[in-house]
Amino acid sequence: MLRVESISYKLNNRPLLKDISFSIRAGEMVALLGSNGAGKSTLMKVLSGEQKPDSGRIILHGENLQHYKRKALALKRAYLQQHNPISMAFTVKEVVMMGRYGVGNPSAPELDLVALTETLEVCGLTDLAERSMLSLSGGEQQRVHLARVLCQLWNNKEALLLLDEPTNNMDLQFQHQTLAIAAALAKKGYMVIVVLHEVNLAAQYASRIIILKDGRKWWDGTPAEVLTPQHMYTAFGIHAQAYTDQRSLKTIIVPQEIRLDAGEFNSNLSIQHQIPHTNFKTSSTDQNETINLLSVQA
Ligand SMILES: Nc1ncnc2c1ncn2[C@@H]1O[C@H](COP(=O)(O)OP(=O)(O)OP(=O)(O)O)[C@@H](O)[C@H]1O
Repeated sequence: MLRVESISYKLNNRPLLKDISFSIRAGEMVALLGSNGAGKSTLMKVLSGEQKPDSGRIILHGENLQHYKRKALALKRAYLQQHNPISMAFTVKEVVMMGRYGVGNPSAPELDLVALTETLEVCGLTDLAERSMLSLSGGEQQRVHLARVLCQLWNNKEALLLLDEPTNNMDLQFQHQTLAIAAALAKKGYMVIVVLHEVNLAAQYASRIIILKDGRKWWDGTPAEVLTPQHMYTAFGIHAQAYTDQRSLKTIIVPQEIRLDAGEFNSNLSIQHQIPHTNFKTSSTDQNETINLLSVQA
């Protein structure tokens, strides 16, 4: 169980997290939503122990996070950060194996190999195992980092898995696969907190949604309770409709299209549309035609 008790955190005297409390039980997958700058990554850093809260406590399995020894914490909590740059030519399997550093049992290295093989397979990376990280696409690299944190917590049920925007750069199939993996781990007993921007992915896979706004927790409940048109407007400033999918009974949010009035733009907004040279004779105005974007859009 994870208990977050009245966490507040300031940076350079600016409050980034304000009095946040919630609990998560084994088997729950919680999606953390909120607008850019709402404090989601900051909360993840505090939950991971990377940042120390100014006040409040985080209790993981009955013990204050700050009292954990490094190895004990690594066995109970893994954190996929939002940005994971790698500039050296490590292979995929080397990066995934990094997840085992500090948690493996030196007298049973074969278990690390089992963890590696299984996580590569779960994340669809077996065929890429020998490839250099530098040769992978952004989405493939993101999958490798996901595999690294899964490898760290491999077979460690009830551990806390913190995923900050794990679907970044991924195509539609892998976005769903990643969240399906996270949901399956939750079903096995892991506690999962995942930062997402796509509210419909959150509705499909999370059992619970927390929305942050200005560093505060505003709503916490099931997707149907939290994803309402009013909340979408307050949290994101968008007008939206909420539906229930009749087959899955999941909530679906359909944002209203934002239509910008062309008249609001500066009328100088135009593009130089270069017509390719041909062997045909063209007039000078044809070759360098100015198309006003606004007249095209209006
Ligand atoms: N190192 C820092 N120095 C100054 N301000 C920071 C720093 N880190 C975060 N902030 C500020 O704290 C606020 C919360 O940032 P945070 O990264 O937690 O937001 P977020 O909800 O994760 O946003 P996003 O959806 O854009 O990733 C933002 O206003 C951000 O500019």
